[in-house]
Amino acid sequence: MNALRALPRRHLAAGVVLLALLAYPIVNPWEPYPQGVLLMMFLLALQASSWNIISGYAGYISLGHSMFLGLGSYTTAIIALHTGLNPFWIAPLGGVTAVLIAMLAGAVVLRTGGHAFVIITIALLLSAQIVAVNWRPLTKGSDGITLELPFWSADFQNIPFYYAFLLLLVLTVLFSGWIGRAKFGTGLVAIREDEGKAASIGVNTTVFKILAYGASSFFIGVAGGVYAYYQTFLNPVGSFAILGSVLIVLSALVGGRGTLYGPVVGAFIVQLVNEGATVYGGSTQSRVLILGLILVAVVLFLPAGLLPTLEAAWRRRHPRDTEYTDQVGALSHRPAVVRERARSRTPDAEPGPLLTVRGVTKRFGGLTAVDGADLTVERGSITALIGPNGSGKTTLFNLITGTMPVDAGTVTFAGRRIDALPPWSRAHLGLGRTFQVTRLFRDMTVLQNVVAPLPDGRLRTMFADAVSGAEAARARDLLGIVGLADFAAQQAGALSYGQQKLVELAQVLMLEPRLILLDEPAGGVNPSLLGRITEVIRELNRAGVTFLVVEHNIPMVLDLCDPVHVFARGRPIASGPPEAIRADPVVLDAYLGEDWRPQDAHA
Ligand SMILES: Nc1ncnc2c1ncn2[C@@H]1O[C@H](COP(=O)(O)OP(=O)(O)OP(=O)(O)O)[C@@H](O)[C@H]1O
Repeated sequence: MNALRALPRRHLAAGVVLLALLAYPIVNPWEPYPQGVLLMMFLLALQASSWNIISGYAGYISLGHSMFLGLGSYTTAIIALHTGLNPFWIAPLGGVTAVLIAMLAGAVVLRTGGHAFVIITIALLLSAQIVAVNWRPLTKGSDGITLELPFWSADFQNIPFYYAFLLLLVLTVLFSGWIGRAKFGTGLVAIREDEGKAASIGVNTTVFKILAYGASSFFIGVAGGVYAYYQTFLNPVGSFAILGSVLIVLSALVGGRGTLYGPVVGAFIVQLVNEGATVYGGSTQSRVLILGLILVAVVLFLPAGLLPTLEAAWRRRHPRDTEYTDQVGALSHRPAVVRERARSRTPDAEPGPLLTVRGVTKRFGGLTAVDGADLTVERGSITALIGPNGSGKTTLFNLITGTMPVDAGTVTFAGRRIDALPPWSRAHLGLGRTFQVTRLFRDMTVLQNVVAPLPDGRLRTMFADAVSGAEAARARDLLGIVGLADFAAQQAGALSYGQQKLVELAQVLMLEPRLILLDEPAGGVNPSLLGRITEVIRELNRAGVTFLVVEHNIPMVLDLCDPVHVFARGRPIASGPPEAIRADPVVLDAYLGEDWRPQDAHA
């Protein structure tokens, strides 16, 4: 009973609906029509829920997803035809085919994004239709394939199909829920919100997207096999129709894409309307018109979809209490945690500097932003990089972390050349960064933001639980370090700018970094939070983390950092300890100005 009470309300509601649906054919076995309608609702719902993995979680909108239903149907029908086996038992092979095609095609088409990806998915659907028409020896072309009638007694009507589709729907929702709870799911949402940032926190965006595309096709493929048997006939035009894909997308939009139950609720509504329009609307045109009107209404009045809108209304009526950050002493009670976190990576045993940049150049058209720059960061240091606006500091950060490729030069980290590695591999080696303008995933909670980074590329890490268990406990610890533990459940976008900077620091710490690149950590932060940030940096540094800091707050730099490198026009003009830098006439002329000139020099 207690376990039931602890279950979130939406899962309880889903359980009750499931029980009712399980009981329906038993309670009312002699009504084939409503059973048929429900069965088609399950089929659409499982397709929308699968679609949600690539298009809701990861944000890559596919408008050709019904292709996987067709692929599953054809695989099953062809094997059944050649082997004489019952299509019911072959259906899982439809899922396997769908996954194989999705992952092969995905390796190519997921290199695009946005509108290009949408159009390519439609092209894939139409290509599949053309192949089915022309590969006659296998598919019988436009004549189509006829399958044997169901093997059970006609008395059972469509009840076995009803339960088969309901089972597949339940499995799809469980699978999608599992993905949403794992770090894999958090990574997909990170990709949706900011793909570049996701890569910088160790999310292998290529692998994540291909796996998500494959995962979004499996249950549709299996359902395709069952559907072929249900229809007992399939042809290319029916199996690869664009309308099927439109219904999937519409379902997710109506219910709320990116949520667990939204696509299912949306599919139930859309399929009911679709059925009603078919029965009462008369022609296909009126059906399309009604569906089009729903789409317009959703875009205008429920842009987030039904469930997120209801949830937001509920939240407005039942707001969560949040304590405000204590502005002092965040570290006093948790220094041990900071040290433990930072030490979890093997201490740097290799000799030599931690980071070496040699002759690195980056051009943007005619502008040379970084011009053959050299830079060394020693292990255990808090090194500063200062210089006038536009001198190339952020660009150098981008080149070190792999956000953009170098035009020339080398970058070596912990004894290893890294300038050809993708950003996530550099993050896995222990290179973390924060951004000048914070780039948190605004629609995620603070906790999800901190749990999102992947310190390595192992499957075990990828599929670890993100919302509870060890990873979430670590994330909460790190939030405690920066004094924001009470904000774990808040939307990240609702935090103040300074708080977002602290969350971004906690997020980077999740990578267990050896070197953290901080891009203007003091920018836009109030003095008391600034004190905390400085304290956190010092404490982490004592625990063995090296820092490279870009900052315009000179008192902070001179107090915190040693050595200091000064950049101008894309290359260093001076390097040394803070006392030497503030007395260097070249630096005073190029950057610091008269206010910093020592008194005796004035005299
Ligand atoms: N993606 C880009 N495309 C074109 N030009 C760019 C790009 N990124 C940076 N630049 C240009 O390169 C130069 C160096 O910019 P960068 O942001 O690296 O300077 P910065 O030293 O970090 O400046 P600030 O202190 O103001 O942040 C600037 O002239 C900038 O306009």
